[in-house]
Amino acid sequence: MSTNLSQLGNDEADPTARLISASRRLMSEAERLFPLATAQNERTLWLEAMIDEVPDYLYFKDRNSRFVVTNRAILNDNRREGLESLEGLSDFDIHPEHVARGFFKTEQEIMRTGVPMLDMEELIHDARGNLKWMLSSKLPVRDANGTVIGMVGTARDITERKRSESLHVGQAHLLKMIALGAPLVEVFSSLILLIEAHVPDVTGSILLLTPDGRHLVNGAAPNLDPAYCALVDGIEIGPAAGSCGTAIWRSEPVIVADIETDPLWAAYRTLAAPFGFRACWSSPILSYQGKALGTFALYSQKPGEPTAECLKLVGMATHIAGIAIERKEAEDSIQFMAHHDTLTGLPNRSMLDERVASAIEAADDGGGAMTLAFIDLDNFKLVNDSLGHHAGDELLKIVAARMLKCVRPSDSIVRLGGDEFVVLISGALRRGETVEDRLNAVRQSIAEPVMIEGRSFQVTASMGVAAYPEHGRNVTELLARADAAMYRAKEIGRDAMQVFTAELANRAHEKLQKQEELRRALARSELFLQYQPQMDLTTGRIFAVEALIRWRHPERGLVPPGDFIPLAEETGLIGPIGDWTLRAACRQNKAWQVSGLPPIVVSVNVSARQFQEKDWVERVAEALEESGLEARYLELELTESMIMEDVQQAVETMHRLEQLGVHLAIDDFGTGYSSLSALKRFPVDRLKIDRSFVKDLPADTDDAAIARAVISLAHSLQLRVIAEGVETREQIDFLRAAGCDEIQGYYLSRPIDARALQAILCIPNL
Ligand SMILES: Nc1nc2c(ncn2[C@@H]2O[C@@H]3COP(=O)(O)O[C@H]4[C@@H](O)[C@H](n5cnc6c(=O)[nH]c(N)nc65)O[C@@H]4COP(=O)(O)O[C@H]3[C@H]2O)c(=O)[nH]1
Repeated sequence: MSTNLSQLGNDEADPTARLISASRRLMSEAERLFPLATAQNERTLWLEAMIDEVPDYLYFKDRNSRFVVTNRAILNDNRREGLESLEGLSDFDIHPEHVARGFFKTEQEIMRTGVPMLDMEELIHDARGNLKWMLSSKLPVRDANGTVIGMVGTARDITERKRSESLHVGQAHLLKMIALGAPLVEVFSSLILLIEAHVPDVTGSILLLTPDGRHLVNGAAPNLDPAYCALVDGIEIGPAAGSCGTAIWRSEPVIVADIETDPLWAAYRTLAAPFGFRACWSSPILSYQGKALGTFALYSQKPGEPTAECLKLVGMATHIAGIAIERKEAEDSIQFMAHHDTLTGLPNRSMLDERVASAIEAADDGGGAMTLAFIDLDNFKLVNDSLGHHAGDELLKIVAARMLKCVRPSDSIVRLGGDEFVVLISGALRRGETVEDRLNAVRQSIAEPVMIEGRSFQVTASMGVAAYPEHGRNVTELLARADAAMYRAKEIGRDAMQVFTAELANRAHEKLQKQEELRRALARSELFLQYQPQMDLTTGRIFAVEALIRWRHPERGLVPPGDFIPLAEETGLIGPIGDWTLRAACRQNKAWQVSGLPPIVVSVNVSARQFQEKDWVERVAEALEESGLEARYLELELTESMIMEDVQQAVETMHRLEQLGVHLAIDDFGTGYSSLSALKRFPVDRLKIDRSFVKDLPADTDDAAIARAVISLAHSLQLRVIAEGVETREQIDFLRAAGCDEIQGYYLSRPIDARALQAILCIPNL
């Protein structure tokens, strides 16, 4: 056709009119070119032209599945050399036999049954040997009588779509593997196989950067020769270290099109040559934050560069590999954190069970023994309180590192929490060495002076030891016994090692029994309060009483608080017991007031554990409200040591109690280590001079000096002072002369029941 279509209808403005006019002219041109064509011929010609332009396969086959008519698309893809047409041929002439047989069977079935086959996905090899996915439809064709005379078929090449689908499925599968925590090597291998399936003639490899950031080690390479993998394993990265070593060094892809000539491969050429590699395209695998993690490389036996499509796939592969590595690293660090103490890096309690179990197994197998030592640092609190938590943490880290140096790899040091550690000694001992030697070495290493913030400290350790199998058969038993022995070491003066003994076992048993009895004592109302009066030395008036708890034990008789309060504190029973005491004391004081006695203050002892409980202030408020006692008639006795455990927290609690309106006193003053500056911050009303300083007054000059100092200190801070344990007239005279405000002691009265006290309160002045 020589007519220039663009010139047609230039003079007509309307595009539709232009189009119609152009079509007419085209038709007349066609008529001019094919003057002899009949209407039917024209139709055939146009139809042929049309089906040849369709990119899909279109064909008609006869009843024997032989091609009768085919379009250009199918002919082009299946034409063998010298073949001009497919007419008369069957699939057996153009496809491998098994494929052709499959087609034949299906087509014969369609023509036999008359049921069409629509949108079937078929995998074929075209004449050039390319694998293709086709979306195929085959329909029976009938003659005028309705007899099936053949079939028409269409097939569309969906290879690209299938490829991207399989890539998506592959990616989803990989992400699932990563999410489910599949081993890295499995994820990497699947990733490489996926890429290899989409990029012809390449072999993939993943190398990982070592923690020192200087070497690459094998990650996975399912189709690479293991001998080659062994050669590259551990190669040093650098500015000219092959494709991978350079890619990670530069943190950017390195495309080496020809290994034989590229200078980056100068040192490695001979390494790759025996395996026939000519090209290697490597990309760094980076973390989300851009940290280098490893490399993804494709090797080819032919020199050349990757296609854009291939580079896209490599980009996807490095991304997925990065996710997999990061996820694994995160999982590893979670695992580590779950089983290790973050401060010292030592295994934690959850690892102890595991380690003890395997040590027991080893001991059983080898007929050996295993020893577990429980360690508690003696004066850790002092460092923590005086220098702060940061110094305390530093100390724990130093101590942990020192302990580690004293033990062998077969032993373990575990941090249970706070300043508590466990040493597990297992495995054979050196000739002449005993377990005791090794444990003593651990204790000595702890006791070495420690320098923190320019100051030198010394911490000692109390150690309790239990051995397998003599003292326990599992971790719970061994730990409980080592703990009991450690308590004994503390009792006998700290800085000591105590091995578990039968006597300790009895003690532990007794303790357990006592604990159970105490639990029941509260429920069975075996606890009661006695009250000891306190007198104002100036007026001689009984202005307050101290409530003191007693236990009327059904067999043991009257048990003093010193015999059960420490146990209650240790076991947590002090919570309910303390609550009971507080409520009973408030109720009793209110009852005295209601009975018409002059109002007095009731003083209640508070234990450290109670004081540290979060809702303690609320519980005090509840006790007051429940009893109807005004807050100013309640005093709480705190000890110096409980305040000093966490001064800031204590001061806060004290202020909240002060706001309630209750009075606060410091009990046993002088026995603790309150600093004067700290004391100034406490919102307390009075100090109680400890009984131990009063006992030998006035004869003991030291005690006399201490008593005078406490009185004068209290007064200078505008606090009142009470002396407890006053038994003699001489003591009273001394205290009065020294300016002491108040006294409490046997001289005045022993602790007595509420009823007996009522009688004393009735006496106007003593
Ligand atoms: N030698 C001598 N002793 C005297 C004299 N006057 C009083 N005492 C005794 O000294 C102790 C004073 O109580 P504390 O220092 O608060 O010391 C108390 C207190 O720390 C604790 N405690 C007593 N009751 C309770 C309570 O309800 N809760 C708590 N948490 N601790 C309590 O038990 C400790 C001992 O209490 P108790 O055995 O009742 O001993 C009482 C009392 O009987 C005296 O002139 N000479």
